[in-house]
Amino acid sequence: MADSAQAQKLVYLVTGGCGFLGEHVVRMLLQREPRLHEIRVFDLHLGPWLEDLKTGPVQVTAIQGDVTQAQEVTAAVAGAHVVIHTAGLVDVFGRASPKTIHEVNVQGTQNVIEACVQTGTQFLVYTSSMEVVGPNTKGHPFYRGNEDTPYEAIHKHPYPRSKALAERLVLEANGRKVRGGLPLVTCALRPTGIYGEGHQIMRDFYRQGLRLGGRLFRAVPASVEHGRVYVGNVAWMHVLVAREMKQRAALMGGQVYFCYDASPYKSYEDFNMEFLGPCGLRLVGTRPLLPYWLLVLLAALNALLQWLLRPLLLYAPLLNPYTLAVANTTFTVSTNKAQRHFGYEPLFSWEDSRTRTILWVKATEGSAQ
Ligand SMILES: NC(=O)C1=CN([C@@H]2O[C@H](COP(=O)(O)OP(=O)(O)OC[C@H]3O[C@@H](n4cnc5c(N)ncnc54)[C@H](O)[C@@H]3O)[C@@H](O)[C@H]2O)C=CC1
Ligand SMILES: CC(C)CCC[C@@H](C)[C@H]1CC[C@H]2[C@@H]3[C@H](O)CC4=CC(=O)CC[C@]4(C)[C@H]3CC[C@]12C
Repeated sequence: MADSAQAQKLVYLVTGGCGFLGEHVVRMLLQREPRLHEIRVFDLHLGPWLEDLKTGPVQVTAIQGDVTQAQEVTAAVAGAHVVIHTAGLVDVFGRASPKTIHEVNVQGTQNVIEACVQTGTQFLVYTSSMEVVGPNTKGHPFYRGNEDTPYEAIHKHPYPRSKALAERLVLEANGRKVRGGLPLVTCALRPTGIYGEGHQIMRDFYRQGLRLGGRLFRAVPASVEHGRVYVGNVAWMHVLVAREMKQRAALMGGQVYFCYDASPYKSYEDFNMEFLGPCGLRLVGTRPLLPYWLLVLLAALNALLQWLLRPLLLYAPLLNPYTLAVANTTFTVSTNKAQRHFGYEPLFSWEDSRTRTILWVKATEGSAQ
């Protein structure tokens, strides 16, 4: 859709642009994409912070909309050069029904693809997830794997299943002719567990630690490594892919890339302590305080309670059989595919990522010190 005269004045659409990752993508585009003319921020719930962005040189268009509504998506996509599709229902706790997760994550993605085809938008970047690969519920470790590492992916849970289906739709759409006859170019980015400013689960752990008198109790063995990546670097990868995929369509089209940076390999809890420790919390125990069989039992009990209470109230604790399995299975990536294909280098060092996250945690509400 963009001819060479227009190429210097780009219109981007970010779906889910008011979410944790989406907000970082929007801000990163404004800082690091000099050819940006307009950025459309499409979300079910618009954030008030968007107003502050409207005073700058780039036109910021806020669109309150729902990806499950095809007409709303098509109207938002029309005239955009690039779509960065981060919108999704991130739920591994049973808050939403499997049907709703499917509608938002799979049908919503199909709507985005069809909108690109109908309106002539040629470039689509999809935020997938490491969960498309694993960890699987059999507990098989994925140790420093890359995009080509064989692994038995099992998608029984609605969230990873929906992400896997959506990713497949995006990759299969690569090469489809969009309005005007040009081929659609698609890529999928697979972040591991994202952390950084705005990370709701980190905030929840912090608050829980404060309630427990500045302590958290170890539940996962320190030897289980869990892949994590800083939100600023994930956002930067999205911006770079979107920028480079036009020049390198033959190489990048239809490809998947894990999101990675220099964040250390640690267990989920030990990694969180990199931020929560300096905010005054302490992780009690060098080994899990409760035996694994008891955690399995508690997780199953939580699942049963969720099912029994569903007609009355929503009971959705962090611990359930799925989250226990994910947290207890090593899943780490080690790859340089993004560097080889489009020159990605993390924008934020581990020290920067850590400092920024600590400052954010401290600012969320007074530190425990
Ligand atoms: N948080 C994480 O650790 C990881 C997240 N991801 C993926 O990254 C993407 C963003 O995730 P987060 O920022 O963490 O989640 P988030 O929940 O903070 O952001 C998702 C955004 O999508 C919007 N949204 C949800 N349903 C919508 C609908 N029907 N129509 C329009 N907008 C809708 C929400 O309002 C929200 O602003 C998701 O696709 C998720 O699957 C992938 C790997 C790890
Ligand atoms: C008390 C329990 C034993 C520990 C609970 C921790 C869990 C809540 C989290 C452990 C691993 C997280 C997931 C992982 O980082 C991969 C993810 C990728 C996504 O695409 C979405 C989020 C998540 C599923 C993430 C969710 C929280 C954990 C299960």
